[in-house]
Amino acid sequence: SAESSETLFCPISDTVAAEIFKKKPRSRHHRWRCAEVTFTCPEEALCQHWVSSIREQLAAIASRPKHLLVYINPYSGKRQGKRIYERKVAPLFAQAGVSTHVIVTERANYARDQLKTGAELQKFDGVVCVGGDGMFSEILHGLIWRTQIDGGVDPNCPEEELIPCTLRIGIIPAGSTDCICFATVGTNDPVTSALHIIVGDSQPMDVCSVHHNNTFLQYSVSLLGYGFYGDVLTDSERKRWMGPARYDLSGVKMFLTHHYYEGTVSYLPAKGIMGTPRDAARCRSGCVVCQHNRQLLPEKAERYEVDEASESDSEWRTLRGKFLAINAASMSCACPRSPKGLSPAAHLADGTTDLILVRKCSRFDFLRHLLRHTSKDDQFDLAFVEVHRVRRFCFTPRHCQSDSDLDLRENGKHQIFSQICRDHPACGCAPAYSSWNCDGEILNHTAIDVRVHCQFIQLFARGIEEPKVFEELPNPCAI
Ligand SMILES: CCCCCCCCCCCCC/C=C/[C@@H](O)[C@H](COP(=O)(O)O)NC(=O)CCCCCCCCCCCCCCC
Ligand SMILES: Nc1ncnc2c1ncn2[C@@H]1O[C@H](COP(=O)(O)OP(=O)(O)O)[C@@H](O)[C@H]1O
Ligand SMILES: [Ca+2]
Repeated sequence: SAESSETLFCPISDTVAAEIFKKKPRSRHHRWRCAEVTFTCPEEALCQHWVSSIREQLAAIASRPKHLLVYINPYSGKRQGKRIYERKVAPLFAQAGVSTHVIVTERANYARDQLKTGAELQKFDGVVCVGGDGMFSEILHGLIWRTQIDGGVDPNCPEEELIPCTLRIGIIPAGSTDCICFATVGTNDPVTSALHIIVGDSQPMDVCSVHHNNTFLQYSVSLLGYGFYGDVLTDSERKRWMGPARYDLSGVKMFLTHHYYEGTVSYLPAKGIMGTPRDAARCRSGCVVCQHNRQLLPEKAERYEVDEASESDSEWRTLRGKFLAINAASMSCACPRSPKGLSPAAHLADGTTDLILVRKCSRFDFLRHLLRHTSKDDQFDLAFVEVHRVRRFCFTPRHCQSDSDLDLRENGKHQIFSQICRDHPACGCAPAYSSWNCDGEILNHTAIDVRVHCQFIQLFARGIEEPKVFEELPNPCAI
């Protein structure tokens, strides 16, 4: 017969798929799936015309990536990264006509080092990371470093204005927490993330730079945590063989250990912005709070620097005390363990971070605080918890007297001593220091200075979408 048909690639959401196929909508929000829609027409020539013009239209969408550099960490999470990529993601990229250069990492920091110096980045439209938050952190550091070097900026100098990265980063979740993926997409699902990459979504994101004594240490996009989350991470690194469950075991252990740490936190409140950490509203796709607060930043400072004038000494506030946890959440940090996250009202791209201080309290009260991360109750509505939306903060542990003291601690006796105390809480002497958990990496300094760089990077994501009701469904062909 002259009748002809061709299958076209069309990513759609679960709800839209349900509408097309008249299936019951699935309860798993935010997951996207591929659907095939077959059009038939009486003439083969007309069919070919349809196909070629649709392909032309798709190719003309500049935001869709055509060449991607893919890094796979084969040891992330349950060690399924390679399998997940080959089975679920690569066939979609092939179907959508996206070409890839795939690299399986051979050691820690392999991807970071290659991006810093080796990789020919100009031929790619984005970098995809298959792994967890630690793997994302490698890609982030490699790309930011490379952008500064290519632009003639010294990435080590804290006073230099950094150049924002233009290459987008895609995350295929295959790690243990995958909080950056969950908080930007709403689910940890490799197929959904692959489809967001294919359709060329963009989500700007804040990045914190962490310095110690004017020396650059690390960047962070999700959690910077001292005390509880630092100790959980340190303890869990020794249990990496357990996979993602290591965090639960170390979480229970550190909860029972109940260490508190003395120190001073100074912070620069974010003034004149829209939104507070106690808002009921959430950062969602096309967030107006992020757009508004971005526009507040002075023009001279471009996208990434805060007005130096607003950083006058009088604006800084200082708090001293004994803390179970000091957490800075630059985004909600939502993840399957806590679907609303450490700071449910934090924004992905508003140029601020939520500084959460949990002061010394009883185990029972700390458990109440932790449990509220998993329920509707407000985890900040407790007398020993405070939260501030800030642009910059510094932390100094109480016992940190000098650099030489710190170096001794980090290299020598103190570290061994504090390790013994960590391992034998029964000896009764609590360690004076915790470590910073920086997006799942342990920082090797405790006294730090943190600044937020507004909308410094772009992800292949669109933020979490509000669940759509059927009346509001868009025309599936227009997606
Ligand atoms: C009692 C239940 C309490 C649940 C509290 C859950 C709060 C979870 C907030 C998690 C924020 C995660 C922020 C992201 C961190 C990641 O960058 C980072 C690296 O991820 P990667 O391995 O994929 O590379 N991940 C982490 O640092 C893991 C943090 C996980 C913390 C789990 C804490 C579990 C606490 C359990 C306490 C149980 C007390 C029970 C007492 C009987
Ligand atoms: N080939 C490799 N071998 C060992 N470690 C690696 C390799 N590639 C990356 N890493 C490191 O593994 C660590 C954990 O990676 P990540 O993807 O975050 O997994 P997880 O979510 O399970 O922690 C990161 O610090 C990363 O630098
Ligand atoms: Ca933010």
